[in-house]
Amino acid sequence: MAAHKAGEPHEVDVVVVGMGPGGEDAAGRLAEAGLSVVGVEARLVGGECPYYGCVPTKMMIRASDLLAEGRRIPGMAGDARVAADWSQVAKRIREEATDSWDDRVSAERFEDRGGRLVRGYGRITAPGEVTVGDRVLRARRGIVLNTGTEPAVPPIDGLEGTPFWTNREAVETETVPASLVVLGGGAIGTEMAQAFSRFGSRVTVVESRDRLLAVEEPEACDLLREVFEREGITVRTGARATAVRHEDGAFTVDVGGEPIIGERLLVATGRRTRLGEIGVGVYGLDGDARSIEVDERMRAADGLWAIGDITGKGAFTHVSMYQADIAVRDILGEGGPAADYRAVSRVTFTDPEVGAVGLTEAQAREQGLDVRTGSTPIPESARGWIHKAGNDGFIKLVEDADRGVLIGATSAGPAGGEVLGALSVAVHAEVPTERLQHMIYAYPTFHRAIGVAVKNLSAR
Ligand SMILES: Cc1cc2nc3c(=O)[nH]c(=O)nc-3n(C[C@H](O)[C@H](O)[C@H](O)COP(=O)(O)OP(=O)(O)OC[C@H]3O[C@@H](n4cnc5c(N)ncnc54)[C@H](O)[C@@H]3O)c2cc1C
Ligand SMILES: NC(=O)c1ccc[n+]([C@@H]2O[C@H](COP(=O)([O-])OP(=O)(O)OC[C@H]3O[C@@H](n4cnc5c(N)ncnc54)[C@H](O)[C@@H]3O)[C@@H](O)[C@H]2O)c1
Repeated sequence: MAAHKAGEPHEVDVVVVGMGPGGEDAAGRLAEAGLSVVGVEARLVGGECPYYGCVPTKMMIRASDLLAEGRRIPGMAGDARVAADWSQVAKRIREEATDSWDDRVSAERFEDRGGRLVRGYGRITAPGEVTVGDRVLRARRGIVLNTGTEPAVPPIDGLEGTPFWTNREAVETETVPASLVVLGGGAIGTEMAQAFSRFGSRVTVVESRDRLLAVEEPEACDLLREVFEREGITVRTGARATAVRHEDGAFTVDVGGEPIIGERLLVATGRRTRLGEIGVGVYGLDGDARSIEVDERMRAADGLWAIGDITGKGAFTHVSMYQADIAVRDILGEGGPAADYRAVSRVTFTDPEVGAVGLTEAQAREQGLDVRTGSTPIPESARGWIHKAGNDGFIKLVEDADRGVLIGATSAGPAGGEVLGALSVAVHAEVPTERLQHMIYAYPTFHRAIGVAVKNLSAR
């Protein structure tokens, strides 16, 4: 690509603003297809997932699950003395996952695919125009936005200016705090709470809604609470923090007039976008909105595509990648299937893992559907009974009774996220429940419980 002078517009086919998982993939594929592509990235090529999200947190969870399994040995397989050492986790995150938060390898990989990386914060300054510092980029075919989210920090009295953690500092920590207050019992809060607790931290989770993981089936939320409390994690639901103080190396969080003290405070209360700052108003879009509305081809406006967390269709890496594929096909005029969100699957990697796909029972009923549900506890399955220690879980199915197909399912348990695979296929492909009932499920697997849940389908 020819060099150009600062300030002078530089014309290319596509400018991708934000190189999260979807943006990186889309930019690379468009470049490989022969288009001239500039990727603009303010922080790290690859986005939140590899550096502060999915990958390092799953390394934390893998380690904390190993500890939990070790502690399950007595009574099942002999004796075990488990001594946790966080330094091994921190080292693995630093060296194997994040290269000490250095994205050179990803940046080079993108340039090897034919793209050009411009580092800096991109803003849309006119239709088809992105400005990064003093560089002006013009996109002939259009702009792809993949600017993702950042931690949202609630306006709690005294919180600002204290050294609280978000997911980013928690992932970077070299030590485990003696005690940890986790604000927010969603996906980040629950995964991190259990991981740090299993490494010896005294953890309290403060969640303003009535349940942990409140977007999922209530049975999953209740199960997680039960397991957390059994493991010694304090769970405060329906609880709001009204003030925070940081004194003498400790946080005091006022919750309903009661002080909760922690060496560290993790704020995991959701995410925010910065659509106004990015300049979506240039296209007549609402800069104050939480997400950008896109059609089934990821088009937000003429010549503007949006993918990933900013579309509000599920803040998951697999959604970002799925949407990237659709946007790339649209830009290249390749056709193919449009976006379909009936079977968005998600897994919270707590132990038990909580996997879910499609609608919850409540969501299905809100849509006025004639619903049948069926469930079965994992400990009552042959495999669950054999597994014994750590066998908490259940399968719950949500059927559209009129059509006789599953429209939602939850799989909580050991390997709950893997068992979800079969349920995702059933929801995605609309496999009739009649056929699921007469399927041969291998004995004794965890997924065999799906067959029992199907047989238990009944209207309530
Ligand atoms: C702790 C944690 C754990 C998670 N675990 C999982 C998991 O297990 N599985 C899963 O599927 N998902 C998980 N997620 C969610 C997942 O990380 C995101 O959904 C995923 O990263 C996709 O986001 P995205 O494509 O929208 O972009 P992001 O990953 O958010 O990346 C956006 C990029 O855009 C850049 N950017 C923003 N604005 C600009 C601008 N104006 N100019 C230039 N660059 C800009 C940012 O620097 C960033 O690099 C987790 C998230 C967190 C925080
Ligand atoms: N395994 C995974 O796939 C995974 C893991 C982590 C994160 N993620 C993604 O990242 C997103 C963000 O995660 P998150 O946990 O920050 O958000 P979240 O929306 O999942 O959960 C935030 C929780 O904080 C609560 N909350 C909000 N304000 C509060 C306050 N002032 N006090 C107490 N509680 C408060 C909310 O009620 C909610 O339950 C997730 O929604 C998910 O899409 C995915």
